[in-house]
Amino acid sequence: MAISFADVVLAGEILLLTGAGLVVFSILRHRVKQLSLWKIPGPPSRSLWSGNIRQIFHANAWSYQEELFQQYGSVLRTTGLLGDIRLLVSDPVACTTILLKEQDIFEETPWFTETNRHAFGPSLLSATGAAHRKQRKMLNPVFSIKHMRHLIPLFQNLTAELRDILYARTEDGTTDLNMADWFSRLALELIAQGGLGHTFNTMNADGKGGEFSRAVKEFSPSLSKVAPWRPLFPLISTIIPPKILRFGAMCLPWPDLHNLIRISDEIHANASAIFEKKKALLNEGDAAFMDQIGEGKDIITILLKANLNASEQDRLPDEQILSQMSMLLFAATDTTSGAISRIMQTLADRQDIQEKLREELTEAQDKAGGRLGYDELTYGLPYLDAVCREILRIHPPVPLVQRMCQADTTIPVSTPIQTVDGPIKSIYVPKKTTVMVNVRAINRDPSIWGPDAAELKPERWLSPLPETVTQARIPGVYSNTLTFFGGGHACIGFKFAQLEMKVVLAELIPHFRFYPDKKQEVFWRFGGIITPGVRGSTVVGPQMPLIVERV
Ligand code: HEM
Repeated sequence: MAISFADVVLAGEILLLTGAGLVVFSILRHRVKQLSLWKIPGPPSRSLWSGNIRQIFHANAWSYQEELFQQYGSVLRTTGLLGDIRLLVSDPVACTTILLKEQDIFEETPWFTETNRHAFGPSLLSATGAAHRKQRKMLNPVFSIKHMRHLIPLFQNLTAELRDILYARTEDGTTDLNMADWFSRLALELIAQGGLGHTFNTMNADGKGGEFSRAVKEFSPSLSKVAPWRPLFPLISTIIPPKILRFGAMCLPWPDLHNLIRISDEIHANASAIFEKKKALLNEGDAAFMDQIGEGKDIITILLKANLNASEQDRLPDEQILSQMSMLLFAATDTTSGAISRIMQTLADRQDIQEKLREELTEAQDKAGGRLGYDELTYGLPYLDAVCREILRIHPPVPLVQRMCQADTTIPVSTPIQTVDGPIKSIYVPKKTTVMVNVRAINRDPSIWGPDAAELKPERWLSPLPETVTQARIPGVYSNTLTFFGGGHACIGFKFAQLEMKVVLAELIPHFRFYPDKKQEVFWRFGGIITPGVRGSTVVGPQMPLIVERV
């Protein structure tokens, strides 16, 4: 019997309807499983389609988030797409379960890992479970103090380039500069040289540094344009093969997506070229690296060498090492440049802190007869350390981290939650529930840090921390905060970032005074990684106007 066109259409319609029916069924089943979460207090949903998502992730979400914490406490219910319930959590006991005790259950969300896999390849940002642990096993030692020490002269030389630029610009007295742009160029060059042994030449006057650096700089702004659609990506990418998916994406009338694909291709092509060159140098032996940037002490060269000597079982395939290169450029740039910009803004607003820091740094440099080494920067400058810790506590560059529950489980909490059925000490969390860890809220919780939790007080780090802080046992890798997160996915580059910040402050603060530019209002855009901007400005990219004056 011949099959007519009408039969094919009918079969297609049946298939589509069945697919849609399955999706509706699985959504309804999930909503039923989440019913018990409704009793946890939380804000009413603002939209049937997007719940509270727009308010929570709004560029100006700061006060909304603070209100939520004031009104509902450290564990609350919020609504996501189509009535999906999501928990917003900053309770330390709950966070310990999510980050440490049940970290295999509370994994990165599929939209985060899938979009990162398509953007960078199979790197740390797309791996979960055993595959992720295997990558961390090879990468953790590369980020150890032993290797970070060697990066200090490189960090100092690059910051000295910025210092020379600032000297030239302040020849006639003070100058008004967008320092966020300079810190972003510096952070990019630091990870390019320290991470990849490559230069983008971003510290030259025009800062353009070629196609590769332009692509890296454009990546985050382009990603943010398609960000609202990221949660839908895993639904499509698991059923459509990558090549067809890419072809389909290029056929869509969606210039932002085309741009993102073009940028990620550009980054991949350039990273591949650097990778091949490194492998060729490795075959020639250690001496071949001596005339290379970083002399073979950069992260990827160390990783390649360690990988060569690793056991068969631990060795990572080339594709995974290559994808770490693109991923590192992304993970290390906006986070660190944002942190440095925030520190400088705070110092500009608080001249008393800036002056005290200058005194400590100048005295230490006079004593050392010049530049400071790793031990002095890390252990010998208590006020510098306190300033960095305090600003990173109050203003974490990554204010909220999301996880998705991979199996039904329960989360205990430190303070009982008052529900309509009475107080509860643990929450049943069904599989596929998104949990948002509120880093900023736990870092500023007055029940942990005291009534002055939201105030900037570097001095709090100069004497033993109160018992409320130590007993809270916050599961973070850095100074009782979640700024660099905790558990298996904690920031691998946190020592790298700390050193960067300290070197930049040590090299700039003794030579320049920074003041706020009162003519322009700086605001911070809430997001995956927060960025500074100027109110009313149309400039794309980070902005932090500061007045700079020679000391
Ligand atoms: C102030 C600067 C930085 C902050 C605040 C920061 C913060 C974070 C946070 C909160 C995470 C956890 C994200 C998640 O689990 O979803 C993370 C992960 C990560 N960070 Fe950072 N980061 C900074 C700098 C850096 C630098 C300089 C590097 C590299 C040199 C880096 C590399 C990474 C990588 C590779 C991961 C993923 C780790 C994994 O999943 O195993 N970060 N970072």
